[in-house]
Amino acid sequence: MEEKLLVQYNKVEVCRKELIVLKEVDFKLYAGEFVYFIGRVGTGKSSLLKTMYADIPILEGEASVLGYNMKMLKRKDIPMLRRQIGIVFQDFQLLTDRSVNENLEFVLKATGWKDKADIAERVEQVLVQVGMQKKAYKMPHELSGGEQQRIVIARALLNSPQIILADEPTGNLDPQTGQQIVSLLHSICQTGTAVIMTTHNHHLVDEFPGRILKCENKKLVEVNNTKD
Ligand SMILES: Nc1ncnc2c1ncn2[C@@H]1O[C@H](COP(=O)(O)OP(=O)(O)OP(=O)(O)O)[C@@H](O)[C@H]1O
Repeated sequence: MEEKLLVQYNKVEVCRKELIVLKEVDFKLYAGEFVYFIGRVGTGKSSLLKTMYADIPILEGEASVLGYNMKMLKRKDIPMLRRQIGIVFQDFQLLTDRSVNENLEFVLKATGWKDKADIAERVEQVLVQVGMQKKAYKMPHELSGGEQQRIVIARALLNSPQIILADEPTGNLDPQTGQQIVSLLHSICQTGTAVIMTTHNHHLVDEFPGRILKCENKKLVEVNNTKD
C-alpha cells in the first residue's frame, strides 16, 4: 500500500515576529508515523508544531498539511484544518468548571455534532480508548495529572484526527506517568494516526522508538538517536 503523505515542508522558514527560529526546514510526515522533535530550550520545536496548525503563519518555503497549502491558507479554512489535527499541550487546558464528560461534549458540539446519542457514543469511545471510562463524571481537579492528560488525549481524538501534535505532553508528569502517556500515544499511532511529539526526555525517546528530528542551529535535522 502506498504511504499517505500528511505533511510536506520544503525549505520552510519558521519565524517568531522578526526572529528566524528555523530555516530551510524539509520535512515529510506519513500516515501512522511516530516522530519526535527534540532539541534544546528555545530551538523552535513548539514553533514548528504551531506552523502545522496555523497558529504561526508560514511566509517562506512550501508547506502542505493534510492537503492545505499553508502559505495560501484562508482564515475560514483554519477550523476545518484543526478539526483533523488533535492537539495536546503540556498544561492540560481542560475547562475546570465542568466534568470530563462535559469537556468532551463541549468540543463535539463546538465542531458541529448535534445528535445527543452520537455525542454520548463518541465520548464513551474515546474514554475507553484512553482507559478513562470510569472517570467520566469527575471534575478535572479530581483527577491526577496523568489522568488529566489522558482526558486531553481523549479530547484530541474526538474528531478522529489524522495527526496528533503533542507539545511536551509529559512535561508536567512524573517519569512513570509520562511513560504511560507516551505508551498511550504509541498505541494510538498503531491505529494509523500519525503522532509528532516534542520532548526533552531522552529516556522516553530511547524507550519508545520513533523517527527523531532535532532542532539545532536553526535547522531541523534527522538523527539516529538522542546522542547525535
Ligand atoms: N510568542 C512569542 N513571541 C516571540 N518570540 C517567541 C514567542 N514564543 C517563542 N518565541 C521565541 O522563539 C524561539 C523558539 O521558541 P519555541 O518555544 O518554539 O522553542 P522550543 O524549542 O519549543 O523551546 P522549549 O523546549 O522551551 O519549549 C525562542 O527563541 C523563543 O524565545
